[in-house]
Amino acid sequence: MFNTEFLDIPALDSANGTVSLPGSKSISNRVLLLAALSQGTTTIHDLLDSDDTRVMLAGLQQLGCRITPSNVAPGQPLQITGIDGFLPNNARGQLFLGNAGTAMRPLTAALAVLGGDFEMTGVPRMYERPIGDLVDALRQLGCAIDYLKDEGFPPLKIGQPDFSQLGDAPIQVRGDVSSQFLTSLLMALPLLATDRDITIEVVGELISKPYIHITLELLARFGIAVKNDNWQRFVIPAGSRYQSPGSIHVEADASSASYFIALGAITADATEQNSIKILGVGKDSIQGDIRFIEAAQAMGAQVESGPNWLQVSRGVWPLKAIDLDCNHIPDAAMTLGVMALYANGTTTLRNIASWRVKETDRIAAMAIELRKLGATVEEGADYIRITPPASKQAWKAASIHTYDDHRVAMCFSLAAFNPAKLPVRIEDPKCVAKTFPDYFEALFSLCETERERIPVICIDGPTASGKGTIAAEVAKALGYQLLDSGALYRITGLAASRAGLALDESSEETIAEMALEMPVRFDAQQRVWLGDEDISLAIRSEEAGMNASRVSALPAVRSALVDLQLAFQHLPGLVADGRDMGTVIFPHAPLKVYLWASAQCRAERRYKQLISKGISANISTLLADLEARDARDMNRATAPLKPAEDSLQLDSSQMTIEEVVAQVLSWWQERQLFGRA
Ligand SMILES: O=C(O)C1=C[C@@H](OP(=O)(O)O)[C@@H](O)[C@H](O)C1
Ligand SMILES: C=C(OP(=O)(O)O)C(=O)O
Repeated sequence: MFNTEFLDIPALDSANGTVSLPGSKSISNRVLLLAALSQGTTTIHDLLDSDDTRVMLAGLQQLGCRITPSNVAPGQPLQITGIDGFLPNNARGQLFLGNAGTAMRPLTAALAVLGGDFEMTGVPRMYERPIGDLVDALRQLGCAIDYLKDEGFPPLKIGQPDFSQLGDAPIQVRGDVSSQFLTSLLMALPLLATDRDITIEVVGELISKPYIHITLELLARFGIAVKNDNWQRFVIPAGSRYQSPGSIHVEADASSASYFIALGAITADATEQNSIKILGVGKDSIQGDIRFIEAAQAMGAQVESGPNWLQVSRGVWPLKAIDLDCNHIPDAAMTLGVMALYANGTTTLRNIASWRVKETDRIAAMAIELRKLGATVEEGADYIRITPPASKQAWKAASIHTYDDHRVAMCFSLAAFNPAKLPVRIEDPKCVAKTFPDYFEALFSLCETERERIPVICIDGPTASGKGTIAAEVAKALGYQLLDSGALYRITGLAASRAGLALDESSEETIAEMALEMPVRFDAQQRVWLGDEDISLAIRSEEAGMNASRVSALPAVRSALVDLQLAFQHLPGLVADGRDMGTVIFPHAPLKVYLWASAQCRAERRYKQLISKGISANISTLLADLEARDARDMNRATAPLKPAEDSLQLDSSQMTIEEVVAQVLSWWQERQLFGRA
């Protein structure tokens, strides 16, 4: 996940490849709750691991459900033993449900029916998302629910219900603000339908209907056969009792698929090399958002589908503008808003009033952010109309505010395909954690752009200038890759000697080939990884130093390491630390910093560092060593240490690490186009 203040996405050219999507949020949270209410143990495969499912899991644990492992582990199923319709005696407390509508609403209904003593809390935005229609319906039954803050909104207090007045009259619920209220009743009321039918009646219009279909499908899997009378009346039969299906599999998220379907539709001309295969969800999905495919096809996408897969490529270009009622695909429809930027006219998305009460006011947010990119946007109470920038020149480099809304962050990343080849800044990219924590990693793994557009920040300087620390901090702040070029010979020496190769001419070609393939990674803690192994210490040994100098004498290895260094330049950008990054390896880097400090100051820093590690040291020896090393580095024949002509020099002698990092980041910001007229 990109845990940075913002993420700058360079202009992208094309996309190709296969993506396996994480599990559906709507299915995951329903299955979790249903398994928790059931008799028996349910093994859940491919459960989504995201903010929304974590709050649900934590809530269920608080209620006393046995869950193993206690958190979702990649590739491992999760097991829940249900409470079989009864809360343990001591179940009470405060449940924090973040901004997860699929946790807040269904858990409120289930706990209000089960009875207890609970406070349902969440993030501030949750306290602006309506729940009044659900509370009204539950109160008809005899549930005890109080508002702790504003009438009609969480936080809520749930107490002991009184079902003594419960008759046969249908429970009425409004469905025009959120379908989640009806879903919540459908999942909670089987608990009451032990000896009588329970009927739920929808008053007025029902929005987001396909989500009710998901609910009914999953209820059936857990043994509850609800009678659906034209989406207006739902009868839960007497004798209902939740029964675990034993094992259940969560489909990939069809709303998350929308970004990759759109990606397939807008990437360069359809060829073998330009198409996106999406794994985990296919046309026969139970999720309503799968019908996003039809909207994408109407705009021009070519879509093929099989069991649990989709393959998408560009069909018509520019895309065709559409005028569509999006009530059935409220979440995925936001993606159409960004696809509209690539259409040949004005696109209108209608019947989306519910956008205003989701993670943010999504109609307002989309309008503001699309305008920043140069589009003309008209918004109404329940629609949005988008006309793309009039020409290539009319596109603007925008910093997209994301309003803590995962979908704003995800759909606007697709604006990086703009014809003006401008980068896009996504503010607060970690908000995608609500449903798709690794969204940007997945996106970058498929996308390509010209090498020159992937920014490189070079930080060169003499030994002990602090460039390793600064480079790591700058990379962390920007979410960029990190290259510690100085370590590469040591890593090569280590890998070659481990492979049993002679470190001389006889193995030169083999070592060179191996060097190019080494799975090396440098992390923000300045650790060095070879595959899954932390080799930070191993490469600092005396022997590793000697091996490094032996492999560095082999010309084929030197040249392979140049290629390896260049290969570190991938999306979204790179911070490269070394001695010849700006002068030799990345001569076209848009920012080159030459970081130095007086020899005296560097000797003192190193002295303090060694002493703090309990290693004895002598300042004057350290100083003499540093000066000798400087002289060698500056006078060597190949790639001597010197500031690149176009570098900015920074004397850090009197500066703290934070000040140096801030200076480099501020130089970087000055070079960006975002928000400029
Ligand atoms: O039931 C569900 O899983 C959902 C229903 C929809 O909400 P509304 O019914 O409020 O439109 C959707 O937007 C939300 O992301 C998930
Ligand atoms: C509206 C959404 O979420 P929630 O489940 O919180 O309603 C969404 O994921 O787009």
